[in-house]
Amino acid sequence: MLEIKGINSFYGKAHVLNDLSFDVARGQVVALLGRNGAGKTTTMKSVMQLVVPQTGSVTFQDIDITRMPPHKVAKMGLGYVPEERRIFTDLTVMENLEVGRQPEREGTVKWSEDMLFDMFPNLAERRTNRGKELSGGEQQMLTIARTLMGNPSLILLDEPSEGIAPVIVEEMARVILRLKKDGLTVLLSEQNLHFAQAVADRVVIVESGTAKYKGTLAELNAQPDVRDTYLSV
Ligand SMILES: Nc1ncnc2c1ncn2[C@@H]1O[C@H](COP(=O)(O)OP(=O)(O)OP(=O)(O)O)[C@@H](O)[C@H]1O
Repeated sequence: MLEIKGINSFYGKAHVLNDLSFDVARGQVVALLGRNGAGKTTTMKSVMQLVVPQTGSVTFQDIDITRMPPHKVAKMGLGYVPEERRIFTDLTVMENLEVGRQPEREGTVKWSEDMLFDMFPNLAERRTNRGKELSGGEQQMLTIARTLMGNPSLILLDEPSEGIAPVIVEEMARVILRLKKDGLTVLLSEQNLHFAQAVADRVVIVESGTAKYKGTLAELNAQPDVRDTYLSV
């Protein structure tokens, strides 16, 4: 569904992604793992064309999206949830969801507020509260819910478990598994191997902007040396 082939991305002269390649198959949850600064966020931004790769290509549903403007990439069905939460703090939960609404897309789940409130019961209870009245975890959930209002077929989640309470981390894992069940494809980035183990089908370990390891979680678990080399466990 998503193919990243040999991309090289830069910030000015800093060469951050180095011939990075990996695929995400439809319906899978793929976790990008790697230490701080490995290049996970830059990979997500390069998929969305917020950082434009200088060479290499990004293909989504057999269409080359490299150098496409980011708003067009989003319209093709890629929903991006950045690490920093992006909600409108002065708008209510309902209003935040309304802002994310996009037309229905063929072959993807059409999300309604009711479906989202069923998935995020905490938000249901707080539907008339303003964004700034929510906890960090609730704001994170609202960012995801608002992205789902755009009816994406693939969702990119940058460090969804970062900075939220352990009980909300469990909730987040449940949400990701539910999205997978509903047919969404998920690419997430994580430093937390335990979280990835709870949700991912496959992992791609990124180090210095290169994919050093690709495989299933079972394969990774059978190779503790790989884990120890590239991840802080
Ligand atoms: N806007 C920027 N300008 C210059 N360098 C940047 C910029 N953003 C990131 N970098 C550098 O690019 C490298 C990769 O950063 P990136 O944020 O993609 O890593 P990451 O794996 O997502 O790590 P983190 O967990 O810290 O988000 C790092 O060395 C970082 O310092």
